[in-house]
Amino acid sequence: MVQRTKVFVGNIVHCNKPFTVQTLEKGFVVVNEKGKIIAVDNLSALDSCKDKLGSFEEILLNDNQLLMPGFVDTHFHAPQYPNAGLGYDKPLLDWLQTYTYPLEKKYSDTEFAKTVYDAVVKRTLAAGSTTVSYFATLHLDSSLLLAEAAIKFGQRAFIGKVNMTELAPPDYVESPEDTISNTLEFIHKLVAKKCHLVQPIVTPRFALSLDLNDLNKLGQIANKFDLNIQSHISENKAEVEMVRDKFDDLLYAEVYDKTSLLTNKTVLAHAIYLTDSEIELLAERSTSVSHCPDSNTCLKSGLCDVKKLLKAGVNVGLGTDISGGYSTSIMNAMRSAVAVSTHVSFEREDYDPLNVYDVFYLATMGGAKALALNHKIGNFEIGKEFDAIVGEVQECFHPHTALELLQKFIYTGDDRNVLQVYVCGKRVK
Ligand SMILES: Nc1nc2[nH]cnc2c(=O)[nH]1
Ligand SMILES: [Zn+2]
Repeated sequence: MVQRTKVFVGNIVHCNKPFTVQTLEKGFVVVNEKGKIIAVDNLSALDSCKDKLGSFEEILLNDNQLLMPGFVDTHFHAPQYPNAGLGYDKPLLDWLQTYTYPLEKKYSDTEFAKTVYDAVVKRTLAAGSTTVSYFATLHLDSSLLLAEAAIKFGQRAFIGKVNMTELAPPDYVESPEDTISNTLEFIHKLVAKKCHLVQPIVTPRFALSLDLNDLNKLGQIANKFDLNIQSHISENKAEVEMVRDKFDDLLYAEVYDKTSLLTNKTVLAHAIYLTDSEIELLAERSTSVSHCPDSNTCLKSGLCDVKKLLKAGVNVGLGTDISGGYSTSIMNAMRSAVAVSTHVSFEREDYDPLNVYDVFYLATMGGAKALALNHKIGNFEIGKEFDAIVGEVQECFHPHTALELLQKFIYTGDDRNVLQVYVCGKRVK
C-alpha cells in the first residue's frame, strides 16, 4: 500500500554529529510516500514547505512529546526470550549449557518458534526498537519464521541462522558440512523474500563454537554476498582463556581477523576483556562493538570500559542481549550503560563517564553504524529512511526544553511512553 506524505510538527531531537544532540524546538520533518525524509526545518519554514506538498497527513506533537530516531538493538537472541529474567545464577559457559542450549534446541518445533518470534517482534517494536539484529538458532526453518515475523510486523531486522559445530550437546550442533550448506540455503531463501528491511547476517556463535576452517568459510560467505556479520567476543574471563588454549595463543580478535570475519559490517557483542592491540585491530578494521550492560551484569561477566573503546576509535552500539539481559528495551540499556560507565569511573582518575546524551547517540547512530546502516537510518538527515518514535513524558508539572524532555524520557520512560513507532515511514505502533 502506498503511504501518504506525512508532516510531523513538534519537538525534534536527533544526533546530527557524533555524540551531539541537535534539537529543533518546534520543528518539522516531512516524510514522502516512500518513507524517505525530504525536509527538516524550524517552524518558520513550515508554511512555504506545505505549499509545495500535495496532500499530506499532519502529525502534531504536544509540548510533552518528542520526535526522535528509532532505537537500534544491535544484539538480541530471539529464541532466548522465554528465559528473560531466568537463570542468572551461573556464569556464561555454564549458563549456556544449563539454560540456553536446552531452550534453543526446542526451535526444531516451528509452531513454538512462530509463537515466540511473533511475541519478540511485537515486544521490541513496542519498546521503540525499529531495527534489531537477531540471533535465531541452528534451525533453518524456524530462523526463516523469525524473518517472517519481522516482515509481517514491519520491523527493520538482520536475521542470523546460528552456526555451531562444537562445545554444545550432541543433539544441538551441526556437522561442519551442514552448518555451511544450511547457511547458504538460509541466505538464499531470505533474500528471495525480497524485503529490503529484513536481511540475513552471518552468525558464527562465538570462537568456541567452530574451528578455524569453518570460521573461515563463514568469512568467505559474508565476503562473497557482501553480508553483515555478528558474533561474541571477550565476554567472560574463562571464555577468553579457552579461546587462547583452543587457537594456539591467538588473541580472540586475531581468530576472527585470520578468518576474514572482522569487517566494517561486523558487530561483536561484549568486548569486555580486549587487549589494547585487539582494540586497535577492531578500530583498524572498522569493526563495531555491541555493548550489552545488563547482560554483563546479570551473567557477572564484567564491566565494559566503553569510553576506552570509543577513544580508540571503535564504534559502539547498544544491545539488550536477551536473555543474558532481562530487558527487551533499549531505553533500559541506555540507563544501564550510563550506570556501568559511572561505576567504571569510580575506579579511575580523571574519567568522564558516558552521559545521557552519549547513550542516546549509541542507541541511534552508534547502532546504525554498527550494522552499516548509517547511510540509511539513525538520524533525520534528508534522504534517509524515516525510522522514528514519538515519545511522551507524562506528568510534566512545568514546561521543559526538548533536551530536558529527552533526559526525562530516557531516565523515567518505558514502552508506555513510546506512543508511536515508524519504520521506513510506516506506522508500526
Ligand atoms: N551472552 C551470550 N553470550 C554468548 N556467547 C555464546 N553464545 C552466547 C549467548 O547466547 N549469549
Ligand atoms: Zn549474545
